[in-house]
Amino acid sequence: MNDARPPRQAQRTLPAQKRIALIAHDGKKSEMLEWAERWQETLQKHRLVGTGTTAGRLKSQLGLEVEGLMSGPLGGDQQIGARIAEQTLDILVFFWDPFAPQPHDPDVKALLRLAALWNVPVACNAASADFLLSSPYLSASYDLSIPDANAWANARI
Ligand SMILES: O=C(CO)COP(=O)(O)O
Repeated sequence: MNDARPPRQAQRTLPAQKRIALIAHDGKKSEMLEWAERWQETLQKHRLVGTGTTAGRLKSQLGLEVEGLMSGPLGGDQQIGARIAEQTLDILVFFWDPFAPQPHDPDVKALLRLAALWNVPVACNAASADFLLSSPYLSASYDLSIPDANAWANARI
């Protein structure tokens, strides 16, 4: 079995104003809207991005400013994952549906893998999202460890 891991860790600092991704599967969209309405004042202080339909609902129903990417099944999860790998996303709030199989399940899995790999804070439901948004780290800069991408590449060249 190939158990290659990044040989070293590097540091990354999340800014005080966070870049937050908001995603919900169809069966969880109403839960996401209820949750976002409760946290609207807090969310407005940060930069929001979402997959197409989730972002559209948050904009039209709550008036939140959210950058809309592709809809999930059309590649939106992958776009969010790319931002994680490029270190331009700080928090992931993803209400994925534990009851409904998704046609783009490999994309969902890939996104969750990248979030775990890059040490990005993730909430998968309303309670965990409450804890994330009430954290003192939300509005302060925060240092975290990430894989050292240069050391990884150099060890393999
Ligand atoms: O499918 C999704 C995430 O996997 C969400 O996509 P939408 O926000 O476009 O519904």
